[in-house]
Amino acid sequence: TKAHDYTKYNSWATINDWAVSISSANANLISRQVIGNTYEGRPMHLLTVGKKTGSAKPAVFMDCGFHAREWITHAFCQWFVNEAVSTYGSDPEMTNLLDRMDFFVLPVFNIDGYEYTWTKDRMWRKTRSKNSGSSCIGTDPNRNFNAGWCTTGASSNPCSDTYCGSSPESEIESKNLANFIRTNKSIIKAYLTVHSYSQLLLFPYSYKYGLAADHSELLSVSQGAIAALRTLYGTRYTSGPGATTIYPAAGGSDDWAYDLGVKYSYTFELRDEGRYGFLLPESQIKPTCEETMLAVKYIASYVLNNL
Ligand SMILES: NCCCCC[C@@H](C[SeH])C(=O)O
Ligand SMILES: [Zn+2]
Ligand SMILES: [Zn+2]
Repeated sequence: TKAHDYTKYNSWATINDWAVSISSANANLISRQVIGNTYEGRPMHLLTVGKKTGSAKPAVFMDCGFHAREWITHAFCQWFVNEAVSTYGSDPEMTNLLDRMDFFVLPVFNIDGYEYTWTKDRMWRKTRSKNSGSSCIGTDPNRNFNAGWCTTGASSNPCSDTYCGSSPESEIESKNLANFIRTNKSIIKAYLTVHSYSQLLLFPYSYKYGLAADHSELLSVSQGAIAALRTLYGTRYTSGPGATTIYPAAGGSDDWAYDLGVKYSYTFELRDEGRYGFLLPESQIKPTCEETMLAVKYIASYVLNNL
């Protein structure tokens, strides 16, 4: 497999090897577990990043690669893990975060779809599961969670790119993630799901126009996060509830996590605003990841200070 490079888009085989090597090279800060397999049988590796204290710490759960074509997101999760272990001990904020919290990082949620974008169709979005009664493949995993499931901004047509699936958590990938979060919900204080593109920081709800109970707090934290992001290169983000800030969309993992009780639940839409879209050039991986680090650290620090 090709050598891993944080400033390039890496294939799943390379990411998989990277996960093994970075966790064994930083055994004091990273542990690795499989939370289940994908439809095509690939193991979903979850990295737990944080100082090992032997006791459960409050945690942030972050996933990347929900949608296969959103390659900058896979790159960000890899960047985050490396930045965390590389700046532990030197960056006071990151050191504090890793001493007192854990980050559950799922670098690639939709592995089957990601592989498919490398081999067959760069613009693929969905999972790669077979839909009974249809020749069309895949479900949109971000319409597949039990949160207003399939009521708005989703399609019940298996051939649609926003197909909600045959039922909530019909996708094994969704089931694996939901099971992990349900099992660990007492320690998971924040859920971050990283998508692209549009430069947005979204929070519940997307399945209805009604404001979340924690709307004002979620809004103010998001405003602080995008202000922090903007300090590096001036990149402008917009934040707000999904339904009014992007579009109504039911079945999202963020809405589901929020209704489960994970208060700080956010969806990132990374660079850009459409010039390159999903085909963001590799030259933008570093700046995109560096600025996004600031937003993620802002949110995590806020959560830690408001436990
Ligand atoms: N839970 C819905 C959050 C808003 C929509 C996010 C975008 C990411 Se590509 C989508 O899933 O269409
Ligand atoms: Zn997406
Ligand atoms: Zn998107």
